[in-house]
Amino acid sequence: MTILSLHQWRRCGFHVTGFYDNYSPSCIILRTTTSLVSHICEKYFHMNTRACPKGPTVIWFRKSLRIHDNPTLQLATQLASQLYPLFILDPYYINPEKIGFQRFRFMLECMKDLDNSLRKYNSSLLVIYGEPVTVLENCYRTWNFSYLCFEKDTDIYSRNRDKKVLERMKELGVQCFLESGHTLYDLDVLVGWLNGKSPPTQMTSFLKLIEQVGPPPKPIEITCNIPPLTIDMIGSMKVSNVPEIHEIPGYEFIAVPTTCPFQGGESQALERMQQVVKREQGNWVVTFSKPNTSPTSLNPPSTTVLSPYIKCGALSVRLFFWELKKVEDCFSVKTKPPVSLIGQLYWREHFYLLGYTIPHFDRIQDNPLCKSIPWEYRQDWFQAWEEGQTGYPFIDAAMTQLKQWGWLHHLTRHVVACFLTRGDLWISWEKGKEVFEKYLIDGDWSINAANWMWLSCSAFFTRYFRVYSPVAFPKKYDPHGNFVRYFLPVLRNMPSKYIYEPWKAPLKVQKDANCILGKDYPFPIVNHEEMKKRNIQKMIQVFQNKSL
Ligand SMILES: Cc1cc2nc3c(=O)[nH]c(=O)nc-3n(C[C@H](O)[C@H](O)[C@H](O)COP(=O)(O)OP(=O)(O)OC[C@H]3O[C@@H](n4cnc5c(N)ncnc54)[C@H](O)[C@@H]3O)c2cc1C
Repeated sequence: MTILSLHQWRRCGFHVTGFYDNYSPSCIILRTTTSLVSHICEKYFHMNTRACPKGPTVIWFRKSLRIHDNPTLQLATQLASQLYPLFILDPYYINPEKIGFQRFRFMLECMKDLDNSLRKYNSSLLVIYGEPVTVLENCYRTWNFSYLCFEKDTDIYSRNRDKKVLERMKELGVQCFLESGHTLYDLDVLVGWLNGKSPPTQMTSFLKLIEQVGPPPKPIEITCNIPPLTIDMIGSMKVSNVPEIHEIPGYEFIAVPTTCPFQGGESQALERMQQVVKREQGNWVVTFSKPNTSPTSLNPPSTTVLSPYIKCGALSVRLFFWELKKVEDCFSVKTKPPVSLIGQLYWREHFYLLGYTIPHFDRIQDNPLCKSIPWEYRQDWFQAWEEGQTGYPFIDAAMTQLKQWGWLHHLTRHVVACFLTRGDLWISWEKGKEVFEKYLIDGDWSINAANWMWLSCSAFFTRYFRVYSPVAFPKKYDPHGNFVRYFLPVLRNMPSKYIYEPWKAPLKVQKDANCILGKDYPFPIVNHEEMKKRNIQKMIQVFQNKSL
């Protein structure tokens, strides 16, 4: 029999209401069902793993592309007589129209780094191309594995895929273990704490929830003892090493210059995190306030740029949280959530919880959180936005950065998202979300959808009269337009006075700058001031619940 402490029960998300003795709990009253208790006991404490004899085990890597603080890897090594580290290249994702070059490159770099780490244990990452259920069935036939371990996923596609995998594995008699390592908390634990209520939609209420739950679990300190992998073990299964991007069907001919300064991988992630926590002896962390960061700083960017690493799981979000906490504990004065760095991780957690609990979170239809706004669509405007050809230099430079780097500062994302939707073009946020999903190296299902809903005033944010100006806004941060000059070399010689409004430059100035409007750089596709006024009127009607 295992006796759980009060703290352990609470970490599981239970409301413990009656408790006689903290040290030897003789009676506890739980406001929940017995099936949930056994579910949590199995899933959270792996009580049944203790009774499991060791057996051949597959660890299916998807997001947590790391060795450190990896609960799934730890569990798999405990269960494994032989361990098969597997990555399945799912054709659903392998499509340059869906997942762009930079995003795929970054993920492959993370996989390569993981493979290098596994090789130190005489193991390696086995890569197989194919539909996951079929691949796992084929692996089962060859390897006859007893256990399959993977990390819980939250987006709709992955949850449906995993349901099918679990059903098939059950039929084959394979025991599956799902762990949580991609969010600060196990999202089922947070759901337990909601006690049947809807998740909070405001950050202040989310912070209250977190206060009740207590701090997230600490990172796992034990170093894993990963069993070796031999050629005999792989048998007749067709596996490959981590491929180069040009070896992937569909990506062979994409010639995108890799000017992105961010390289994927756990080693890079840990190094970057260390630079963050040590920056200015911790002062940078404790004075960090998101609204004060600059969207146009490039070298270095004014925020951490850890999002792509956290997204791929090359960096454990729990490790990052506790490293930040260590720094914060050394200072008496520090910024607080939601503007502090820990606050940023709470935004992420909040959006993950919403994505996990709100139906159809990534679309307008049947999404109870999302206002239905009658967006319109103009192919030529949408294309101009996506291709960085709107004639507004800040928008176009930002969209160029998106394609070349796969990363944008948060406020830059605000400006381009506002421009596409309620600010200027009145095009649905769903279209913009798809473009971000394709190009962002940190493209993350729930966070992306939530932020697009926010910026388009479809959820969370209602101050639709606050519209970003593509001219005045960047001027505040970067009066000489260095950001624009960097990403749009065609405007490199434009005088600062016209850098955000080149169409106002006299012809002589355009000639001197080697940039003729309408020839070398487009005229603006819309008049921002007019569109802003028109769209605010539309928004007033939407918010007054009138049809347009
Ligand atoms: C329209 C739009 C779409 C977005 N899409 C994504 C996306 O697909 N993936 C993504 O990770 N972020 C997304 N964001 C949120 C945010 O812009 C990025 O997380 C942030 O800019 C990443 O840079 P950083 O790592 O330097 O952030 P920092 O400011 O250093 O923050 C540290 C970490 O906190 C998290 N974080 C920060 N801001 C947010 C936020 N607003 N929401 C949720 N988590 C946050 C990230 O994991 C980030 O790495 C989007 C924002 C907007 C406006």
